[in-house]
This record gives sequence, C-alpha cells and structure tokens, in this order.
Amino acid sequence: MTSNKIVGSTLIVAGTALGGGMLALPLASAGLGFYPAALLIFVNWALMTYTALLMLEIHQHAEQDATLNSLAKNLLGKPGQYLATFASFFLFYALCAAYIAGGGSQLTNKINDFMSLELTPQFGAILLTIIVATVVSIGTHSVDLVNRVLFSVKIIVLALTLSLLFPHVESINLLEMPVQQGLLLSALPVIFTSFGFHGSIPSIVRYVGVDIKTLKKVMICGASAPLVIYLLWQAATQGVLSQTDLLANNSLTSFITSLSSVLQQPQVSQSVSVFADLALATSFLGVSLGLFDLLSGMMKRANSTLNSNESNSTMSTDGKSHRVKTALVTFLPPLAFALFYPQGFITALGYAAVALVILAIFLPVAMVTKQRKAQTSGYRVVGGNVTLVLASLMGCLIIASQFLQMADVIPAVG
Ligand SMILES: N[C@@H](Cc1ccccc1)C(=O)O
Repeated sequence: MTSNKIVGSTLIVAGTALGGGMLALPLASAGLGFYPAALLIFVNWALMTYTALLMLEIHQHAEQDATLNSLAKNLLGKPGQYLATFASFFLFYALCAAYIAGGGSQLTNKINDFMSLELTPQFGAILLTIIVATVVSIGTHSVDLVNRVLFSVKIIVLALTLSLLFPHVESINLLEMPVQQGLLLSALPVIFTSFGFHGSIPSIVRYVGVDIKTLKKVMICGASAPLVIYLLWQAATQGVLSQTDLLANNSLTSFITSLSSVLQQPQVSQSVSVFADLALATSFLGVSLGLFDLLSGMMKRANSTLNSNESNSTMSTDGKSHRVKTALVTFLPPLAFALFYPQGFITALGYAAVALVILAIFLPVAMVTKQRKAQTSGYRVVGGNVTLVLASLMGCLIIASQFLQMADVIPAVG
C-alpha cells in the first residue's frame, strides 16, 4: 500500500465533508453559545465516524468494487436497494439546491458590488448553475482539474481567514449560554450534514482495496480533520460576533456583512467571503458530478431497454444530446428550488440531513445487524448492540428535529 494512496484517500474523505455545510454552522448554532455548539459538533463527529466504521465492517465481506446499492441489495434485498437509491437522489438534489441558493446570492452580491447593480439573488443562481453545469457536462476530467485548483486555494484562504479572525475573538462571547434550549435540537440536522462524506466510502474501498486496518485509519483521520477545522471555525465566528449579532443573520451573505461591520476591516470579511465562494463551488462541483453520473447511468440503462424493445430506434445514448439531457435533469430541479427559495440555503441542508440519516445511519445499522447474524468472524466495530441502538436513536432525533422545525414546534435555524 503506497502512503500516497492513503494520504489521497484521507483527503477525499476530509474534502467531501468539508464543504458548504461549514458555512451554515455559525448560522445554525447562533444563539447556542460556543461550548454547547462544540459539544454538538463533537457528538456528530463521533456518530459519523462510528457509522463510517460500520460501512467498513460491511465492506470486509463483499467484493472490492461493491457499491452502496449492491451492498443494500445483497443484505437487505430489493426494498433496501430502492431505499438507498431514493435517499441518494434526495440527498444529492437537496445539497445541490442548498449550494445554488447559497452560492447564487453570494455571486449576485459580488456582481452588484462590483458593477453597482441591483440584481436579485435569482440572477446569481442561474449564472452559477450555468457555469457549473457546463464544467460538469464537459466531463469528470474537467471537474477534477477545476476542483484541485479550487480545493488548494480554499485551504490556503481558510488558514488566512482563521488567522485574521482569531485576533478579534473576545473570550466573553465564547462563554455565552444558549438563549433558548430548543436551539440545541434545531441545530442538529445542519451540523450532522456538515460531517457527511459517506457516499465516497465505496470508491475509497475500491481504490485502497479491502484492507480494513488501513481503511480504518483513513476514515478516522479523514473525519477528524473537519472536526478540528469546524471547532476552530466555530470559535472564530462565535468569538468575534455576539449571540445577538449572530442571531440577527438569516443568510450567509448577511452573516458576512455583519462580520465586516463589527470588525471594520474589509480584508477580514473579504477573505471570509472568498472562502465561502470556494467552499460552495467545490461542494457544488463534487456533489453535482455525483448526481450527474448517477443519472447518466440510469438514463442510459432506461434508453437501452427501450432500444432493445424497439430495434429500429436510432436514439443515441452517448454524445452531446445525452449529456445535455442529463444536465437538464441534474440541474433544473435544484435550480427551481433556489429560484423559489433564494434564502433556502439552510433549509435545504436540513432536508439533506433527512436523506443522510437514511444513508449514513439507518442503512449501515440495518446491514450490520443482518450481517452479524451470519458472520461470526472478522472486524467488528466496538459497542455491540448498545451503540447500534444509540446511533439509530440519534438518527430519529435528527429527523424529528427537521420535522419539528417545519411544523414550527421548535425554533427554525437560519
Ligand atoms: N458535508 C458536506 C455535505 C455532504 C453530505 C453528504 C455527502 C456529501 C456531502 C457539506 O458540508 O457540504
């Protein structure tokens, strides 16, 4: 095993997790205070690392090229497979919708400032979608290229942003307590989504091989990088802005504006803003490529079944027209959401959490439970049934939180 592959895989895990969700953390935890927010971040990290290890436990008895779909089919039958497919689509669409809404208003703001215009956020949403759709439709290679550059710049800008914010942290701000207990529950879905990376586990197993010891290191290190970065980010943002200032913001753009008005230093808010753009762009590229590939495969299969039934059909499944059709199905639904809910960044991340609970908690727990009955040897994640039940309960709590916010029973975040 080359150490290059291990480092590469760890970076894939960390890079997938560290996305646009991070920008929503200060907004979702506004009013919580730093220590309660840090506790929630830690709990979600433990939960997501645990379920990633469950996935490894499942992969150890399967082929190296197993996918979530094939694992679910083998262990849980057709219903498991359908649930996995449905939840994957829901997750990808919800995340793309969040990134278009968040990124669109950021882009509009930039254009408005630069050209002294008064464009609406919808304009930015459409422009951003056209740009990303073009890169994704050209192919994986172009996404890889653009992503590599953006990802490296993103890490540098993050380091710069944190070092600019930290001198302004007031320890008194960090000691504030939750303004309302219900907020603890409300913040759960968004924090949970920000630790999501589980869709990339099968690709990493395929890349590294079924070497559980190495894979365990990759998962634990890959998930710990976002833990450290999120804690620093929370300390920086909750330390610079008071609870009242944080609570007054309901969008990413207003959060960045209030940072600049409190600090009176344009370069700090400029670097936060550039970081936000990069985080949204890299996440949007990565997630929409996943969705595009999933849809492309499905549409090809559907087409070839049609073609074999009508042998004289001349419809081509490759080439330009297929890619254009796939791009439309990939990008139009999330764009429509962002056009109707230009402020829907946090809301869409909350919906993504519901699908992610199915993919990253319920399915792994169900598959491991089934597998443990048949397999008595091999790697087993610690904790036995107790941790399986605890993880499932957390999953129920996250879904409940999202629905209670929709029904206005607990305060909605963002
Ligand atoms: N963690 C990602 C969201 C995500 C969830 C699940 C899988 C992939 C990505 C973010 O913060 O934006």
